[in-house]
Amino acid sequence: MPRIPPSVFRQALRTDPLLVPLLPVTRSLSGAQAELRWLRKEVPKPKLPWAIVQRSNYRPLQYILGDQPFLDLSIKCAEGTLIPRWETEEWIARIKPFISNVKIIDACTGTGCVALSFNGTGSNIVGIDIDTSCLSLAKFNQQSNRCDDIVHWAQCDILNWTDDLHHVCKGVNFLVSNPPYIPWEEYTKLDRSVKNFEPQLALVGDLEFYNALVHNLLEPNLNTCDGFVFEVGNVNQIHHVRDLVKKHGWNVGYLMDSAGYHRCVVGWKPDGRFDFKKLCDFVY
Ligand SMILES: C[S@@+](CC[C@H](N)C(=O)[O-])C[C@H]1O[C@@H](n2cnc3c(N)ncnc32)[C@H](O)[C@@H]1O
Repeated sequence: MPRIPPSVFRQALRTDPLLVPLLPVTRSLSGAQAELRWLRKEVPKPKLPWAIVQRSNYRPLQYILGDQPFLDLSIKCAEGTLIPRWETEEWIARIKPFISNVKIIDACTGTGCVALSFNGTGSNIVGIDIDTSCLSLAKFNQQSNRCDDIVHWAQCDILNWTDDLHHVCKGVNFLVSNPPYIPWEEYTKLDRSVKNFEPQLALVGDLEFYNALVHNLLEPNLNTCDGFVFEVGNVNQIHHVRDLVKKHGWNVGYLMDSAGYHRCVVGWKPDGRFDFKKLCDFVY
């Protein structure tokens, strides 16, 4: 990582001394100015020095401020649960207009941001996570955002097929998931603000999660499920899912994100209720 030139530190010091401890984290003066503005706006004045020390130790801003805007929701964030990302927000905004009055399963729900984004579609939504602290936060977010659609939460390990998982997913029409998808070798290279503060359980994973989504959630419900969208971290994960569902004759495509990365694998049943062809950036 290139060093920050001393002239930038001097400029920060002249502009506002509180920018200096933020510079090594944000790596640019404009980034430090933006973060200081947010901290001044959101953190009560007596707590500002504490907040700046926390941030200078690479604690993510969302854990300091306590929440993160996500579409029209305000999502409470707490350590132990992944902070919702703009990439996820982006694909949900694209997919939401296609969804109405269905049973949705959001596997690996975390803060509940994905599940709760489908509020207002008249759907019956179930968010699943292995971690009960995530489910408590998701329930809080449901109440604080006054989400009125039917939303339930269930603790299940999607990697293991159990009667509970079977019962929860029965009758699903649309399956969504942002599973842990960062392979271990890549995880070790992540920024320290992610690695030191966000839960490894939410981040590290690979093809085993896509196998579980297809074998444990989709395949037992092929008679009711008409579509899925799974967030991915690389094109290999897209190809893997494509190959798994090919034998069922499903259509498969993918979405890119606005930073130019492969972001979601999308599947839909021919003659089912969803036609995601128009949604996809590429269809196989
Ligand atoms: C990448 S985070 C996604 C959180 C949220 N959906 C979002 O988009 O911000 C993955 C989530 O999967 C959960 N998880 C990890 N292993 C799991 C498993 N075996 N079964 C169910 N959930 C799991 C983690 O607790 C974490 O909340």
